[in-house]
Amino acid sequence: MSSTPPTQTADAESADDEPNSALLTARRQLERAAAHVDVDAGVVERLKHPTKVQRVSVPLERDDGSVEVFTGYRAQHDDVRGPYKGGLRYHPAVTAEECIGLSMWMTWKCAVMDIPFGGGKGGIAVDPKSLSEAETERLTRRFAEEIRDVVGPKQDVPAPDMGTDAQTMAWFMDAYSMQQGETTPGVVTGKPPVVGGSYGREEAPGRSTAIIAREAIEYDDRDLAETTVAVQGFGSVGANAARLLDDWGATVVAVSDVNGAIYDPDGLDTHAIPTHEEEPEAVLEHDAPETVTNEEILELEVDVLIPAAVGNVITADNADAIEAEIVVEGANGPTTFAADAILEERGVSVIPDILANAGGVTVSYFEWLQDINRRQWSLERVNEELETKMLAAWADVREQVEAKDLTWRDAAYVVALSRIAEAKAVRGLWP
Ligand SMILES: NC(=O)C1=CN([C@@H]2O[C@H](COP(=O)(O)OP(=O)(O)OC[C@H]3O[C@@H](n4cnc5c(N)ncnc54)[C@H](OP(=O)(O)O)[C@@H]3O)[C@@H](O)[C@H]2O)C=CC1
Ligand SMILES: O=C(O)CCC(=O)C(=O)O
Repeated sequence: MSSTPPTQTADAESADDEPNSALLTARRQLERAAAHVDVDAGVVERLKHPTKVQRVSVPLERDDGSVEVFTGYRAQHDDVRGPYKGGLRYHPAVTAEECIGLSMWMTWKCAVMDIPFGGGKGGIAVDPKSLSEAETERLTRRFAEEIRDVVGPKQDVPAPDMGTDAQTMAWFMDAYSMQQGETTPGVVTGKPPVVGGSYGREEAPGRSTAIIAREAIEYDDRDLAETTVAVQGFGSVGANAARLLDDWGATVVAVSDVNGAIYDPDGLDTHAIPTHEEEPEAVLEHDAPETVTNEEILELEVDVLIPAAVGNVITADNADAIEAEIVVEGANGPTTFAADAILEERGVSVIPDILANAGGVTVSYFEWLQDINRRQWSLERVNEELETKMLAAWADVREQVEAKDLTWRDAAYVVALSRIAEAKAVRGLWP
């Protein structure tokens, strides 16, 4: 079943000074950035809306024999540059509107990285921690069956996001392949390497966040060895970013999971703290001089803040209290539109999600190439090519920052929008 996007958003947008849904934030960011690009107003209008949103019921037989029905979504925003691409999120707060906003960010992210994909995002409104492994497998297989008509290696290629992982992708790929009658590894990325996954995909969004943080620190004429960092969220993105920055000489003073943060002004041993994958909700069990809340970690006196958990954590209410001079967005949409303006006014550099965490989708692209060619790249090659792509994207965005005196977010949007508008013009797609 295909559903139209929610219509209440326009009213909510005008009534709300601080939009805090991914969709409203994404639309406002687009409007603001479009003023700096020579792009047809009709194209901008079109880009405020998704091409299609799939809403499906996903029945699950629980281990006790009872049946529960969950709701799943797949939002497809724009595919002018290639198949829709983006993660699947399992989280209780997943909605159609959130998936649309996140799919818009995927369109820009793929364009900033100059990889041949458009933007998609989906998920199921479910608390993954409330499911047994067998239940998660059954739910994932049924979801794959429900959305199989709209996904495929040339159509729409899902990947992991919050609450999903390589195993989820393996089940999804298997369910799709069984119905397809042939093994189709390219239908999803982020799989285990043994079934066509790419080495380095799991660490990639954290790796790119660390690479971009390193570049931003250098751009600010700072020494990484004298830089303090706080990271909210210790999962796929946060833990990998924290560990790499720690390895490269930065002092990671605080990290958090859903229950709160640990803080050591002398620096934490990030490799000794269990990640979400190694053991969820275990950060506070690690010995550290102080614990602080997930709100307080954002306001610590550090040089670099990396929000790498959920969205909308930096808002008009706390933007004035952010002490960091550089914010690198590991999560998608951690900064609201109003908070962005306050941080800009205060001279805080906010390096946007669509650049910083784009290593995930970039290595997903490498994985898709490997699947099509039935080849496997070494971890060294993946990391080298990722480094090259990240530095190229960083340089493209930096050029716009310097040429037009833009914020990092506006500059990243300018790079993305220019590429998307050019593709639309050349293809003759209207709008
Ligand atoms: N995975 C990917 O490929 C990519 C993910 N992202 C984005 O990065 C962000 C994190 O995703 P990912 O690392 O995959 O997720 P994971 O599920 O791997 O980890 C999430 C982490 O955040 C913690 N957390 C959950 N809720 C909260 C909360 N309300 N406050 C503070 N911490 C919280 C979790 O704690 P606990 O362990 O206790 O559950 C866990 O440590 C999301 O915004 C996602 O969209 C962006 C690009 C790629
Ligand atoms: O790897 C991908 O395709 C997408 C990852 C993702 O969902 C994201 O970057 O937000």
